[in-house]
Amino acid sequence: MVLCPVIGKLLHKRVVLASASPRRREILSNAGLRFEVVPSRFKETLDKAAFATPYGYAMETAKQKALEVANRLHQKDMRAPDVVIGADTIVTMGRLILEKPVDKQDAYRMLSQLSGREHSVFTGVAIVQCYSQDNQLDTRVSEFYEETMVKFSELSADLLWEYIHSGEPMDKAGGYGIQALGGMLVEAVHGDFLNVVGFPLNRFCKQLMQLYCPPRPDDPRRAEHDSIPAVDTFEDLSDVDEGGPEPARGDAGSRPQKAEAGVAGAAPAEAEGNGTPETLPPFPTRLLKLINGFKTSKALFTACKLKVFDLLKDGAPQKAADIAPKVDASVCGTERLLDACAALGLLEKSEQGYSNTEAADVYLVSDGAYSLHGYVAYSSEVTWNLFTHLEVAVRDGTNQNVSLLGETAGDVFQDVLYRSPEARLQFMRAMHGLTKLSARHVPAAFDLSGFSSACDVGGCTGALAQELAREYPRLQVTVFDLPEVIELAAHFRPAGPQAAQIRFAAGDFFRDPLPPADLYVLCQILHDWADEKVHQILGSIAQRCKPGAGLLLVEMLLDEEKREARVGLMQSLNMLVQTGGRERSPSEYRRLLEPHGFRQVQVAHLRGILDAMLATRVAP
Ligand SMILES: Cc1cn([C@H]2C[C@H](O)[C@@H](COP(=O)(O)OP(=O)(O)OP(=O)(O)O)O2)c(=O)[nH]c1=O
Repeated sequence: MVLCPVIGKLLHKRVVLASASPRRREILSNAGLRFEVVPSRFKETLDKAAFATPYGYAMETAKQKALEVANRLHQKDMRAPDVVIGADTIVTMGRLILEKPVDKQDAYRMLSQLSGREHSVFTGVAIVQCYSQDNQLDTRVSEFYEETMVKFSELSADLLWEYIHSGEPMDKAGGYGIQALGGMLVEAVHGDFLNVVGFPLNRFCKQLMQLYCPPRPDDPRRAEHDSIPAVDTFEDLSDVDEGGPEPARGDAGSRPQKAEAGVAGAAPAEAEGNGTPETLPPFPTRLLKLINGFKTSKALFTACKLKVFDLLKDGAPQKAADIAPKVDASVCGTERLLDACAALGLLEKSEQGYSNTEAADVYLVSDGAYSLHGYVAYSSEVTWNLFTHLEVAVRDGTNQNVSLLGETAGDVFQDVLYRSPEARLQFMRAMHGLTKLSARHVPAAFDLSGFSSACDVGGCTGALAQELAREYPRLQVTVFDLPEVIELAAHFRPAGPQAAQIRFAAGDFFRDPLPPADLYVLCQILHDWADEKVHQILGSIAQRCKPGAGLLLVEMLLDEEKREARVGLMQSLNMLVQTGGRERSPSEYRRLLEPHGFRQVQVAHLRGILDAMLATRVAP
């Protein structure tokens, strides 16, 4: 008997598990799947640094494991199996990716790094559908990943060695098995437990449903579930918060699958019951979601603009008729907006009325410590407008500030973003909220304790400087930015103990000498500019640097093939339309850094939306 109906659909197919993992075999056979096991011979030696995200690495390894088996079986029998499943599990902490330990010392090193801390376990899964024709193998790959957060207790060296001597760690990613003795090391698990053990069964079944049982247009169940296309809820966004899973920024799991999006290569869907193939394109749920995404954004922007979330903060639920006059809006319009916000997970709706979700209380009220209200306002009033001119930007390859100004901007910052104190403050609020949230993992991405002074070039409100000062109490940080920015930065200055470590200095990094420091920081600066200006900025930093000085770049890093980093790729379009700059991959940054003597580049893929690179200035 199988609980998941889609598993039944596979019963008459030849399914191969391309894995030697006894845990994966057990999980899948417990689920009622019938399959053969053919361990993959693919060597897990892909260059991790070439991947923008750890899960990108895990998915690619899973795919290569499965393809190796599909090709081998096809060559052997001239007939490939119908489906090959590959998986790869990794443990990550900050920029570290931990696989299976090579020996006991290695296991000890891994486990002591995990002790007392939270880490992520990613399993990448590839489902390879095989089609043989004229002795040629054709494959369609569907990939996804799942993340589970695991927190270890503080573990003594004695305990770790006792555990290692049990032999359990050696064939397991991160050097532990949560399902056996290793369970004793674990304080908390957030997410799918089986994902840690090596196979995310729940997500796998959902993926199979999409591949083998897409809802048919005349399916009555569709009216119930799909009449409103699925949309990202705000709960997904709030996962950026500590403790939640990483936001799906490069979610190849949600990369449109050929078969699902119904855009190209739609696979024949199988009719219920008689097993006869029927040529029906799958229902394009994700495509509809993309088409309608702008409505979601604008509903959120409007609710923020009307200060709905401020009104509902910490209060009792209110009905639409009570809210409407307070936000100066019609009752019928307000009711629809509130219902839409509830469906998006921004509000709770009950008999008593509407109230804020926890995420709305934290991020959408205008005065919270982690408020994104300024970022929402900027997105609604500036970015939204610019994106309506995306087509021209793409055709011409230029920013579209002319649409805001009525004339071409000479300098995007001076002429557009800082054109008035109000515009400047709006931009600074947006950047402050976003940087405060996303830069929190940056200071610990590398060991910066050897530096005593830092200069955050274009450091704006000092949001990253605050994080650096918090992590390194001996570090003195200078925030260097234009005089008109420094003037307004007082609105955002820290009051806490770090305040004494931070000073603000006014100047233009294109014209004025930079303050001295042994670590220079560029947080979301280089992405504003085309290569020529980037060389100018790096050149003036290099001039100030002695050999051994550091350069910390904080940016959204794209994957080298520019296929996976969905948020970064969207942001790169944003840079085109707003400034004419671009997002880049680690090797593109390396190529820009090297001529200025910045070498020994380390890359850290971080949780949240920003990543980091640390380079060292070498002697010319
Ligand atoms: C973290 C963790 C991992 N693991 C296992 C799952 C995987 O089998 C292994 C990670 O190594 P993988 O390389 O993903 O898999 P594998 O070498 O076992 O099998 P194959 O490459 O042939 O598919 O670690 C546990 O069993 N328990 C745990 O708690």
